[in-house]
Amino acid sequence: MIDARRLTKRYGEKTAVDGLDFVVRPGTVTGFLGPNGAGKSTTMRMIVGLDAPTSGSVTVNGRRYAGHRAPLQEVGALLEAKSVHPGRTAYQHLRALALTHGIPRRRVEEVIELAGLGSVAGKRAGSFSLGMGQRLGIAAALLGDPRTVMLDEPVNGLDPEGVLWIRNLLTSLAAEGRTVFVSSHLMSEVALVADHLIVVGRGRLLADTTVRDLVREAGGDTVTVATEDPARLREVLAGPGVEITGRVGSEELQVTGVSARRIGLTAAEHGIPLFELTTKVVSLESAFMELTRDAVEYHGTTTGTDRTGSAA
Ligand SMILES: Nc1ncnc2c1ncn2[C@@H]1O[C@H](COP(=O)(O)OP(=O)(O)OP(=O)(O)O)[C@@H](O)[C@H]1O
Repeated sequence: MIDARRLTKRYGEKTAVDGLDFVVRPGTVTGFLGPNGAGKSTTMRMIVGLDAPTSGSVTVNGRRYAGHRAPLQEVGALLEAKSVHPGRTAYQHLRALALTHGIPRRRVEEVIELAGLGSVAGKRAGSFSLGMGQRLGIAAALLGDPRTVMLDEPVNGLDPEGVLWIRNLLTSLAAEGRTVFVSSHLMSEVALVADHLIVVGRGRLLADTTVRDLVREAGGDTVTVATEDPARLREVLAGPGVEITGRVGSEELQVTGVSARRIGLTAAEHGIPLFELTTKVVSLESAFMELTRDAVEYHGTTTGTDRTGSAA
């Protein structure tokens, strides 16, 4: 479990992390989301003691990282720009790490297999592609068989097979009861693997929620239904949590709060003919963009203007 309390980091005038309070629980994958510069990497560096908080605190399983006797067995982390000696082979790199932490050779071989590095373990890390480098970083993170696994943008540079591998890996680590904390600036990536989300922008907490709740808050899935008798269909579908809109004189209605299946069944029960029944799944990406809109540090110039009408 990771527990951040009023966690704050300032670099001179710049507040990179601004009073973050959150808990990352075991047995589930927690996504750490935020636009570029939101403070994700700084937070993760503080979790593993690579940066000291200006104020506030963060603990892993009840202690500061440095307070653990065998930190590598407690938290395995893949942080951006992890340095690997380019002249060492993948095996030598992992073996050296293992030796300094009292981890047996057998475990080195296990993580090499786990990370799919078997065929390149004898190659110099300097010749590795970005994707291979990521796999090596993940192998190193898992070396100590840690209870908490923390990965900063792990799918960076991975091909589709690698992305799938990461997804399965994270899910199975969580299923084993570990705490899994994974950052990304892409909602679409995180939504596929995370159950829980911590969203930050400009160093502040914007949301601490589940993927399911975020979808619901974003308005849930909308069903478009066309019928011969929209007035009657409105009547029979009405109920708590149900929202129905439609233009006067149009056969088409937009319904939220009821599934397409339920709409079809209810219409059939009342003998109301339907011409169309389509679910439009809410885009998590747009829910995320809406949430972080005011917190984006670097707007692209090609996106034109934002909603307030000022130049982006
Ligand atoms: N060592 C540093 N000195 C000064 N400013 C820093 C330092 N490290 C980070 N920052 C600033 O703090 C803010 C947060 O940076 P951070 O790298 O933590 O964000 P991030 O969410 O990980 O972004 P990204 O997705 O781009 O990696 C940024 O504005 C960054 O420029």
